[in-house]
Amino acid sequence: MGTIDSKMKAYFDVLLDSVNDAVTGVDRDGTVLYWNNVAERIYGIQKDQIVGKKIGEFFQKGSVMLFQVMESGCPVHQVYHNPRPDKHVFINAVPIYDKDGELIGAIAIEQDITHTVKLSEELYSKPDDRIHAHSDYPLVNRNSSMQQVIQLLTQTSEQPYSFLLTGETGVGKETLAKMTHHAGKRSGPFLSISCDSIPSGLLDSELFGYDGKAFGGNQEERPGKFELAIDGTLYLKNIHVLPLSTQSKLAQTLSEGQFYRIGGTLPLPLRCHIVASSTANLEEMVSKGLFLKELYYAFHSLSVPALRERKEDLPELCHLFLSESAQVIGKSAPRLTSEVMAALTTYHWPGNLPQLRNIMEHLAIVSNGAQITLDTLPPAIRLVTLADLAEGSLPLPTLSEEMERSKIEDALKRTRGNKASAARLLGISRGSLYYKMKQYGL
Ligand SMILES: Nc1ncnc2c1ncn2[C@@H]1O[C@H](COP(=O)(O)OP(=O)(O)OP(=O)(O)O)[C@@H](O)[C@H]1O
Repeated sequence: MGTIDSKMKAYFDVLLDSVNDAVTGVDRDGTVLYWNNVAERIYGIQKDQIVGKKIGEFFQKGSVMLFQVMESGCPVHQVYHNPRPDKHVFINAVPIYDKDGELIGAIAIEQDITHTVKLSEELYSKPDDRIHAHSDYPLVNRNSSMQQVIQLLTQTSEQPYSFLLTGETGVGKETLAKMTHHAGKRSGPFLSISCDSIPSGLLDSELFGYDGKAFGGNQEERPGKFELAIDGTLYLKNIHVLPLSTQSKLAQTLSEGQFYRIGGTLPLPLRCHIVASSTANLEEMVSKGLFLKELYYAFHSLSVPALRERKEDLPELCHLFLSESAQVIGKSAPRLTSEVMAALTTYHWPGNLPQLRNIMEHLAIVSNGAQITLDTLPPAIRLVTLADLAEGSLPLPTLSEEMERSKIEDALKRTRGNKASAARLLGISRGSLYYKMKQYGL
């Protein structure tokens, strides 16, 4: 048994020191059992200084989430804490019970977001002019994957390569296409066509043009987008919705460098740069026969990361969008507090950059001071701080989730949605209420 324990401990120690988050484990008296190397780095306390000692000797009891979860018996998720003036973390903490249901301790996992919050603060003292490098297209690019995409597109911008930019909606695919057009110093126009906004029956003539003579000479001839974008760039948005027959014509155009108007017999040279985009998983569509592999492989594919995968870009994007919005309404841009920046960092941004722009616009409009504080944020983005949780007890630990949810719904109904009154009615802090509402999707 002893050997198994020591083997398990060896595995466990390696695991703890391999993760990117700080991990702290205590027994029910608050004696530190685990303290990994990220925790050493965040708090500047070595393992051999703290393991075996009471955690209260190093931190004030109120600021230790582990005590709070042991007292309430409730786990907490993504609670913001500012343990030192220069440290910003998100904490997940869970109480631990033995097989008989006895509380034996708790574990906390802390994600350090100091870097992102500091970046935002630095931008107030020394504004970053790198984002203006592409003049007309201010491109924030602190994230290394984003930098690689931009570098490749810029380096090849004068070459006739066709690119396919994939990524969620609103990650900046069209902006990158415009940046490439601009960097390539093309003399023709940048034309954009949304493949999903044109009826499929009209797509071919829209793209390839129409040769009226071929139909008895009664119809007008009409150039398509390939001709109209001559010496410029044609951006094909959402290419995955093209019918297979159009995909086949497009694949042929790209491989042969020439195309025919619909009904035409004269080959016309392809004289525009093609950048396509897609929000779909094209490899999967190819494997299901829904997208032609000839077309897929005719492009150089680049994946543009979602905003949640490039949090380093957030502070600059917030500053950019906030100052643009403030300028439009003739205000000076308000400052984001560290807590607000932390909240924006932990949010998952399903709508990517347009959603961020929208929220910055909202903040610019509603702010009536020099600072944006947590309560100005839309509820879905707001965070719960450790101080909020300390203020009131955690909500009703003995209730089941359904009962808790319905009690909260009831309180909100009775107070007509007034959260401060609902929190008072439930006997919990406003922060705890927001936290629970978010948890239950209320
Ligand atoms: N790197 C960036 N820096 C600053 N602003 C950006 C950046 N990338 C995109 N934007 C802005 O974000 C918004 C969305 O960008 P864009 O339209 O290029 O996304 P998209 O991926 O093409 O969206 P969709 O898939 O819906 O077509 C635009 O307002 C654009 O100006």
